[in-house]
Amino acid sequence: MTDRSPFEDFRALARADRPDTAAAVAATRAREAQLTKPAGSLGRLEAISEWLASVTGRAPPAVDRPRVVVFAASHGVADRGVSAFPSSVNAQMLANFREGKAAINQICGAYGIGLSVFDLAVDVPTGDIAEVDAFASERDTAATLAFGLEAIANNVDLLGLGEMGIGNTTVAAALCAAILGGSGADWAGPGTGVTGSALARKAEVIDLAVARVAGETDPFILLQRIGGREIAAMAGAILAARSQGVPVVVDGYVATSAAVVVHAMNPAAIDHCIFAHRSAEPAHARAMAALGVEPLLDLGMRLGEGTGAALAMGLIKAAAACHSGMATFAEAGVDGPA
Ligand SMILES: Cc1cc2ncn([C@H]3O[C@H](COP(=O)(O)O)[C@@H](O)[C@H]3O)c2cc1C
Ligand SMILES: O=C(O)c1cccnc1
Repeated sequence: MTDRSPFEDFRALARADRPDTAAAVAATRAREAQLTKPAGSLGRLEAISEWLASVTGRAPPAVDRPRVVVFAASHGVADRGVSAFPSSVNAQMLANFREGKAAINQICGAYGIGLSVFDLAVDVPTGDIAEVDAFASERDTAATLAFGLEAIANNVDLLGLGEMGIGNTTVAAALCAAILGGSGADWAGPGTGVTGSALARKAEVIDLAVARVAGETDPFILLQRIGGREIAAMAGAILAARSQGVPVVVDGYVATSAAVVVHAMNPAAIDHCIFAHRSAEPAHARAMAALGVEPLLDLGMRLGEGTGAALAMGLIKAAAACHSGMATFAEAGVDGPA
């Protein structure tokens, strides 16, 4: 037996080069220039088409099987009053998702996007990160990363990542602070509606968690010690999607914290991700600035569940439809620029 780390496979995924898709990108760019519209007039939609081609290697790009995956988990730290809601909401929201009655069900329904919801043992909270490690071992953490690989089953060709987990804006903040620097106050926000002295306490709880891991720089160890199951699963999904050429749409602050973990392994390992929206959770903008990414939408949303991702996926579907469905000037007999 060797003492090979259970994280090794995930480290290898994060380090691997993506296939060369330059030909698909060039073909997309050439086609875009011939479509019946003034050059550049579809703005960022044109960049989205090119991004799809660069991730999938397909030209013209198509979005036929988009899916939002929601990972649900419970957090020991939620018992510290860091959320406006109790952890019992997690199992209750799982039932609500199953009944098709949550916000994410409606948005996916409106846009024809598939939805999978995974219960990552919501009855068993992870350790309270202010005091103990979230996961008992590297092996447990790796198992949850591996569970995230399931997200790209069903031949998904556009993957939206969402989550449900009372207390998880605290966990996301702890990961951002430990990896990107700054204090609990820099990364704490209202989440479900925490304000005033409760928000100050939330910042202190984040500081306690970060102090416990002072000096630790390995992103996967940080995930084990101050992370959570839904964030680990989203990190695993990001890595799996990259290795299979599946474009990923990252939702809000909590989903972005999973991207922060992967980015810390290798900045290029999130080059297949697009950021759906700027969440109203204040630190989300800070996290995206650190990643050097610009979100597609800014609708003042702060729900999670993949709702921002689903909205952006509607837009991405439309971008691909324009690119592949529009006639060229020659096909339509439309005069080009004078
Ligand atoms: C009914 C309800 C539905 C939700 N759907 C997503 N969240 C969001 O709120 C939680 C994070 O905020 P905090 O860290 O303040 O607990 C996560 O479950 C997130 O997905 C919800 C929260 C509630 C209460
Ligand atoms: O942006 C998010 O991911 C978010 C914000 C508030 C509550 N839950 C999630």
